[in-house]
Amino acid sequence: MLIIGIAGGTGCGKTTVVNTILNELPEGEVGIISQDSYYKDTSHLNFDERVQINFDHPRSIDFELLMEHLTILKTGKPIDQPVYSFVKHNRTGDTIKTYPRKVMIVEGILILSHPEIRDLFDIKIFVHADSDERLIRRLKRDINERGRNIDEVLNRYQTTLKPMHQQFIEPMKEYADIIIPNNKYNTVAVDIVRTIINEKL
Ligand SMILES: Nc1ncnc2c1ncn2[C@@H]1O[C@H](COP(=O)(O)OP(=O)(O)O)[C@@H](O)[C@H]1O
Ligand SMILES: Nc1ccn([C@@H]2O[C@H](COP(=O)(O)O)[C@@H](O)[C@H]2O)c(=O)n1
Repeated sequence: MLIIGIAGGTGCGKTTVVNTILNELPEGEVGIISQDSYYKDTSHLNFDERVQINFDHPRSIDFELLMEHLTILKTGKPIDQPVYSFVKHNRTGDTIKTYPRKVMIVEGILILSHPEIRDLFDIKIFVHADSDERLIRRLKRDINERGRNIDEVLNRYQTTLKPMHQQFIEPMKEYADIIIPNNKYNTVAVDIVRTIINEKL
């Protein structure tokens, strides 16, 4: 199994890059694990308490479960990937049966910040977009798709997202094998990654 880790700040285009890579590959050959599925279960908190969580700090992620799941997939067994709701700020209670594939892509803002998980990746990719570009994309996406308003997004950006990005995400570029510049759609880089994957299939 080839495991590819794709990191980068919020709005840099990780999900879009992954979907573009998958578009022209045979269906079912590549598996996806999203770090967002591994936000910790916060059922013990009420909604107002959940809103206060710093979702850009590594402690918000259940890395133990992610590590356990990746280890199980490497042994050839399926896992039950939790489903996360950005609207409820919590897991939904549902899971998606995720089967091991020849190539597994793990994507998320903080996946390169955890040394043991980082070591599991055969290829480490960092997607870069400038912070103003990422903020514009984040504003549009969170308002259109994640039920947020402009004040919420900007307040989270200033109080937690920006400092956490500088502390935990940007320094991870150092560990990347490939850095994809993604201020504009980067079809060349996506084609290169797809070629690497195709060789493995
Ligand atoms: N290269 C790009 N140029 C312009 N918009 C982009 C680009 N890549 C992604 N987007 C848009 O930005 C938003 C965030 O992209 P997404 O892939 O969800 O980022 P991430 O998964 O890194 O948070 C989406 O609305 C997406 O359509
Ligand atoms: N309940 C939550 C959980 C996370 N976030 C934000 O999501 C971002 C990570 O996801 P991307 O798809 O953008 O990589 C992260 O920056 C968190 O602030 C949230 O808004 N609500």
